[in-house]
Amino acid sequence: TIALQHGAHRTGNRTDADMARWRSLRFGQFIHWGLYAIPGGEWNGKTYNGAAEWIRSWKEMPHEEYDKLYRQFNPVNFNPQQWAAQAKSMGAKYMIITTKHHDGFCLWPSKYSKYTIAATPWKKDLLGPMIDAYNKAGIDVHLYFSIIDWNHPDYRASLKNAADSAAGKRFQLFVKNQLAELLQRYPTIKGFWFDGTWDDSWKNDGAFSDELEQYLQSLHPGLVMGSRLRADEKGARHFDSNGRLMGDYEQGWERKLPATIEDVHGNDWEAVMTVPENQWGYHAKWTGHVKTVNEILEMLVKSVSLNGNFVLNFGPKADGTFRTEEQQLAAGIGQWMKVNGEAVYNGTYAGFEKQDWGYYIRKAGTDSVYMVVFNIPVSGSLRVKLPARTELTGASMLLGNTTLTPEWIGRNEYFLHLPGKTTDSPVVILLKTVTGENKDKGNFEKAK
Ligand SMILES: COc1ccc([C@@H]2N[C@@H](C)[C@@H](O)[C@H]2O)cc1
Repeated sequence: TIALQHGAHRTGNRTDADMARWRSLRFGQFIHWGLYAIPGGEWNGKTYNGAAEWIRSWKEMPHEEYDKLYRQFNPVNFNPQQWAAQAKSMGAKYMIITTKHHDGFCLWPSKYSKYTIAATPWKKDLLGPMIDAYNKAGIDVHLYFSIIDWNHPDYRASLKNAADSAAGKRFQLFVKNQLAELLQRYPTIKGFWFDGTWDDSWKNDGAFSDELEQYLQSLHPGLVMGSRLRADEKGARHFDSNGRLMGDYEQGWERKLPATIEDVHGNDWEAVMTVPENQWGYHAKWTGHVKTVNEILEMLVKSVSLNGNFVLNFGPKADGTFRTEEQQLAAGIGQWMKVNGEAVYNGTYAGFEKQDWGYYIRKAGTDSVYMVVFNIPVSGSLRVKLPARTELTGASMLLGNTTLTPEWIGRNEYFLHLPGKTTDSPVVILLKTVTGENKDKGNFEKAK
């Protein structure tokens, strides 16, 4: 291994209570909200085909035009209690809010910048009421913070000369001050979700990112921060130059999921997902495929079955309301979570051989293993293959609490026969298992 000062400082996952809490929540809501919601992906009658929150970088959007948008930001229909109620009914247990995206506009009245909500017709802090409402609804809040800041005069993508280095130093102090300010103003937040850390100016100063992470932990012990913040002193990101994960969880799963348990290398991880192919901020015209409730549920369940968290993104409109598609998704997901959420919360990798019908999820530290079925075979029979010395002692469908009598078909294999083959939402079965001596036959009738 390479001697590193600013690589990973821990091998293996964090085992403290704050991290265990983050791990138990499993399902989060991302919210991208800011000035980009005003144009909503359109300008001068033209449609921007990129991600709406990147419209300032579009050649058809003059920077000075974008930078004046704050003068009209006035979310008169913003109702944080309603936002929190929607997230609660969807079954989200934590929420990540963009405090400042790449454009540099701050949703809170930062004393370190003029480019904040205080300069808008709305004037008032948006983050405080939001955090309070979500916390009151029993939902943890994490703060998204972009290091890249297109508005700040001292931001440099790379440092080419002494003047750049001086600006870079001023900018690093600005970042440190804003993050300390956020922790001081919002002490109940549980973590930071950093973004915009790919430029050389950041990548080439691993020491600063390491010291910053430690500084934030000292201000707020237990803070949860993903792998996207840090670079090591050789510019390696997410994984240091010895291949060890930096930060508290792998934060690279953006609009994609791991395929197998091997892909996560035993690390805590989180996936963040858009409803359309690639829109985080509000875009008036969604094009291409818009994900359905069942698609989102499968991504959530697959993530949990592979020991990860899943975060679904919402992009509120400039007036503070949510578009119909997002409202309907939240309701549909919540309907399923109300009955089946016990299979998601505190869910972990079960250690069973993956089957085609769907995913296994083990309730953390127990012998309770859930089967979440997305693909009912034409036979209507679900194959269950248990690890050695594990026996099946019971099975029941959550819906209607219907008991299933496993048919033993071989050493440690069973079939569960579903009462019917049609369903319009995932079927959840709770397995009771015991791990001990593996008898050469199951407790249930032998194969005919
Ligand atoms: C260079 O490619 C990207 C893609 C997405 C992002 C941002 N990360 C997501 C979580 C959104 O905030 C998106 O704007 C930044 C750079």
